[in-house]
Amino acid sequence: MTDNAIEITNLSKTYADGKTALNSVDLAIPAGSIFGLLGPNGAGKSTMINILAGLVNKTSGQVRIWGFDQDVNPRQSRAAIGVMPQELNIDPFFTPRAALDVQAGLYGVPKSARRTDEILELIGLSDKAEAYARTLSGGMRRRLLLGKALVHHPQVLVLDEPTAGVDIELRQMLWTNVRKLNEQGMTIILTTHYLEEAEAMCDEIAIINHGEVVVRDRTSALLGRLDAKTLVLRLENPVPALVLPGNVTQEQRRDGQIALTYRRSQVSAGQLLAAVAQSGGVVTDVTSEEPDLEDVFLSLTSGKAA
Ligand SMILES: Nc1ncnc2c1ncn2[C@@H]1O[C@H](COP(=O)(O)OP(=O)(O)OP(=O)(O)O)[C@@H](O)[C@H]1O
Repeated sequence: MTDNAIEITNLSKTYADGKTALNSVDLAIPAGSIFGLLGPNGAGKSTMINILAGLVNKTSGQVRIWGFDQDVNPRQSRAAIGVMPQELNIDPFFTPRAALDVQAGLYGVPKSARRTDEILELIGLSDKAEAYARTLSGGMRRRLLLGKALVHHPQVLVLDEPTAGVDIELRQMLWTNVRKLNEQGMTIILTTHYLEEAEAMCDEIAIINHGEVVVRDRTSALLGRLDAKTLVLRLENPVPALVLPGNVTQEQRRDGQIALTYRRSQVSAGQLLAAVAQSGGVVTDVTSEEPDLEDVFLSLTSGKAA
């Protein structure tokens, strides 16, 4: 067991055309976590995943997977990681059972150590084990890709946009599987464009922009970084002019409620409610809205103030 499943040090990648996709990236991913890799299109996520998977050669830097340096122990570091890719690259003439067996063979898993039936069960394809892949639905193919990433029992599983364009049922199934694998001790790294998904699934998140890690933190701490907060009030009677402390913005919602957005560092919810009462407002209901990951993401990748 190692503390960090992945240790990336000073990692850079410049493609042959001169495009720098990663610029001196340092990133440690704790063993046992579900770790989110987020960033706008072209940020460098796929490049990083492809380097981890051994599909793209880095220009410089060091990558350790499960304690194995990619350059010193290429075989062990490759054996420690499984990648579920974005594209549905499945041989149409193989059955799911054959596809899993071939993949296990590629990784040198001896027949006695293969868990083909267990994996088929996990991905819900036991009853399709002998069907030609070309007869499988898109969702089934995607599940087969997850199965293929698991044949060599990797300690680290990378999911590259696993739920892009899939229906809710498949998404739920994928997440149930991912949680189950994580509970069994597998470290999960996932890229997603669905920030809600990252917020719900990931313990920690790194946001990449222009080939650099702009932030890396626990998901809860990232959300806590944002100072803005909103109180939504329902008042017994309309109040013509609320007198509020400076810097509080007021918005009339369509349902008659009033949203007050304030900075936690400047004013408290109690002070705000007291100011409403002093202005003659009788509050009948109050809820609060927290900033979400999308706010954090936008503030870090577009330079917009949080
Ligand atoms: N094979 C390549 N040759 C040249 N440039 C490339 C190559 N692959 C990626 N790039 C460039 O490197 C940068 C990072 O791309 P990458 O695919 O890693 O980003 P990404 O964060 O995965 O984006 P997306 O979310 O769109 O998949 C982009 O500017 C891209 O155009």
